[in-house]
Amino acid sequence: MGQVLEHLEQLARLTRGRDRDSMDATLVEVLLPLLDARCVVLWEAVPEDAGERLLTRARLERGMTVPQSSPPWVSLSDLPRVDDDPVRVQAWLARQTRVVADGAMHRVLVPLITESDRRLLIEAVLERAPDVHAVRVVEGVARIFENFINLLESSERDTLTGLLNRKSFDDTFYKITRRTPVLPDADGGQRQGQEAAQHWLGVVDVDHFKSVNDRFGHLIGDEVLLLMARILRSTFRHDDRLYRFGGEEFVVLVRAADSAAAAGVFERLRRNVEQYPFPQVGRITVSVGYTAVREHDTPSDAFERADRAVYLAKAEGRNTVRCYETHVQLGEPTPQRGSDGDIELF
Ligand SMILES: Nc1nc2c(ncn2[C@@H]2O[C@H](COP(=O)(O)OP(=O)(O)OP(=O)(O)O)[C@@H](O)[C@H]2O)c(=O)[nH]1
Repeated sequence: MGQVLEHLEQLARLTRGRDRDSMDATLVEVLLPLLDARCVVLWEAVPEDAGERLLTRARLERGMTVPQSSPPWVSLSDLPRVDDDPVRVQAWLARQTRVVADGAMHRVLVPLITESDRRLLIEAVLERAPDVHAVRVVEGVARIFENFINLLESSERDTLTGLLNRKSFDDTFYKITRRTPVLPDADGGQRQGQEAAQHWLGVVDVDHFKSVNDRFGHLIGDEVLLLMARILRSTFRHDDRLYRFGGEEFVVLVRAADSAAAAGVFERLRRNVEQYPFPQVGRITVSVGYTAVREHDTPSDAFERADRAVYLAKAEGRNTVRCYETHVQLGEPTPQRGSDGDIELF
């Protein structure tokens, strides 16, 4: 009975989290003592040009006080390859728990695949072979964790495109622009996460989208939005954040070294959209405005600056990319929306 109560208490802890990071951290905190494990890691497989890499979402070793995770802007080439460990690959492929002896250690691997197709893996390293009961406990905890992650993801995603929704923008903006997590280095010390380069916020607005709906109907309009989301995903990196703010307006939060690099990234998006053959509709273009995220910036201030740059791009004839800071440096007139929604320059 005492053990059941303890398990219930741990499960209550697991479901208390309101964001993914705290749920990830609680998962490994719950599993480490439950299994009397030496180490528990929650991995996520992230795609890279040549295969997949393993991102550490949470890792806790016996003796550590708080779980660690990969820095949010970690370079993929610094992460271990998924293929380097066939046991992990097999666990994912078979979608089944694997228990393997590894020298003097034993590993328990439980694969999870979320509704948004994220591939996660819980890996526990134990000094003794786990009994059947222990393995079932990990699997049970894993299923509850998976259900809650799915719930959380569905609340933060746009239902049409699967991109992040507006509601999750504020949270992720602060998390990404302010957080600098630490990972233990090889000799047990801690190194600062990779220094975050400059962040840029871009607003991407489809040109003349109303006429797409008017000419082809809303179903085709929705198809265009879905394809736009696909182009965004393939243009930006795995750790850039992509949102649909509703309608035909998308927002992207990216990291780039400087203004020229940011310009290059947004220009690539503009070109990729322009060159994409949208079925039935043909050519679609976007107007893009972007701004540098400042120290102590708020999500709404950054958004407003990028949005003003979009007005400029629209006023200049659309299918173009404008930077808010460049516009201010040049002392150009400030764009504002007129009462009829059209753009006016003051
Ligand atoms: N199909 C579809 N249309 C949508 C959705 N949300 C908003 N819209 C439509 O998007 C259109 C946006 O039109 P406007 O804001 O006038 O802008 P626009 O025609 O793109 O013109 P510019 O932005 O000035 O180039 C409206 O017709 C909305 O009805 C959606 O989820 N699906």
